[in-house]
Amino acid sequence: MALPGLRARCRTAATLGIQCTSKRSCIGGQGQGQDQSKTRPGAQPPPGSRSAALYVHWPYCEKRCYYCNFNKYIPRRLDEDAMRTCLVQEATTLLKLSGVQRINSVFFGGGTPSLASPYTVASVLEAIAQNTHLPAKAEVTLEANPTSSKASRLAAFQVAGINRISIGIQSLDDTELQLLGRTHSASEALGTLEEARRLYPGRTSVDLMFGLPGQQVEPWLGQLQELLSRCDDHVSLYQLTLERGTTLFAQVQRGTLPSPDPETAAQMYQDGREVLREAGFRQYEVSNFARNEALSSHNWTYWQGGQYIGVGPGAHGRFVPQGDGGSLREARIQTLEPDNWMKEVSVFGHGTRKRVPLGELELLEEVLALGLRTDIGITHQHWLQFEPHLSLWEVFGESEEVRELQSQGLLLLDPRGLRCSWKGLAVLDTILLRLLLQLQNAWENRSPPTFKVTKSGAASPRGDSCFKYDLD
Ligand SMILES: C[S@@+](CC[C@H](N)C(=O)[O-])C[C@H]1O[C@@H](n2cnc3c(N)ncnc32)[C@H](O)[C@@H]1O
Ligand SMILES: C[S@@+](CC[C@H](N)C(=O)[O-])C[C@H]1O[C@@H](n2cnc3c(N)ncnc32)[C@H](O)[C@@H]1O
Ligand code: SF4
Repeated sequence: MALPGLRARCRTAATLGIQCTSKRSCIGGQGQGQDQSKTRPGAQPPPGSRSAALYVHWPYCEKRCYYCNFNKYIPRRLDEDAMRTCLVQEATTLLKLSGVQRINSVFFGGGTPSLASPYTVASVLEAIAQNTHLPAKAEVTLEANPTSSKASRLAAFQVAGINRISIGIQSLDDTELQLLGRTHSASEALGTLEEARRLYPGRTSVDLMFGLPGQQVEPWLGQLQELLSRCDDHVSLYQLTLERGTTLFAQVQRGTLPSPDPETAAQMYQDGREVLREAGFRQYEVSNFARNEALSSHNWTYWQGGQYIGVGPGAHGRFVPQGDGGSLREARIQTLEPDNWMKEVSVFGHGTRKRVPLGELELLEEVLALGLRTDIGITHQHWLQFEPHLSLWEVFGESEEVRELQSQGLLLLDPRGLRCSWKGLAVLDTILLRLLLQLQNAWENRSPPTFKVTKSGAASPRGDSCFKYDLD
């Protein structure tokens, strides 16, 4: 599936419509059969179930960071009232269309959603609660940039209904922050982190980047150690992807900055995950680490192939439009540009630009590619919810490839299910490529072939975000 205006370098990730990279990703959570009311991630419902997660995209930023090509705009004049009205309207329309009866988590991402007013956040949450069941304990995350999240605002967001904060720290080195084009210093970032922890104890996450041009392993590990002495229970490590069309990309192309060294980045990742493990963090996903069970249930829904509704410019969704009589899950993307999106929402009640019904094989590819990003992988029970007629054993049990990966200590297929080992998680790209081909073969060879084989091909989970948009 190719989405308009969005060139994803990772086909499976493009199909998924979510950021999918081996050393950088956005999603998380775990735990078969746990109590959802505690908002801890639990077993996921089948493809067309009556519950979903909901993502809200706030498309504006103060300034363009030099590395970023997510869907974001620097507004000359921002009409927040109009934006709020449209977000509320689109959330209402899509919730009705989806027919979901319960929203288990909400995520305000961007862009810089901490630039939105708490009133806007509260209005969207109210619209969700009016149209479906939003449990009081549902995880409700807001991404916050250090400069736009003063203590008073963080408190106001809490009153508005936010109960989890994800802070884009990116680096604790001021020179690196300048290189990235960030508007904050390391000490401002730590100040925001301190405030966030005070207000959202156990529910504050930080993003730290690695693999920057010229960055060395030891100083970066020093940053990570410092962050660990200050942070809460959730850390995301994102390897820099040089995105075409960004300032950083141009600087590296021109030779004014050195190209990031992949070996150095790989070493940082290995050492970083070791340091986090020693500090009591569980690596529950390729890029995500949590202790005290502070896994992100919203992102876990993505990785478990759950339904999600995307609201706002450029938001991605995956749900069955049951309200329309639909029975197939659709990959959806909303119109990217905020003014155009607002016009469409005003006329049609939503700004859905692209709808692609997902075939059975495509859905299974997603379940495989996303599930393997997590430490628990894909349980047999989970797989059967999506494909009752072709078990994991049938797909992978006789595979030479799988046997080889198992003997290399990279993969496990056992009575629990299919998952990467600790060692394997670091090389998911290569593993996944082989497993996807295996799945496609097994699918083609099952009988009778009453389905259309979808586009096939190599898929790599690494390095790219499919929530990102090429600028050129
Ligand atoms: C990179 S992740 C960071 C998550 C963070 N580390 C955490 O634990 O909460 C979040 C970003 O992914 C993108 N994103 C997530 N879900 C999305 C969706 N459904 N549609 C479009 N973009 C999405 C947004 O750009 C958002 O800012
Ligand atoms: C899209 S941003 C939105 C959140 C917020 N505006 C911020 O800047 O922190 C979410 C996360 O994506 C990560 N990210 C964005 N562009 C990236 C890139 N080119 N390579 C690696 N990570 C990236 C950053 O770590 C950032 O915290
Ligand atoms: S990294 Fe965050 S603040 Fe920077 S441009 Fe991207 S979305 Fe905006």
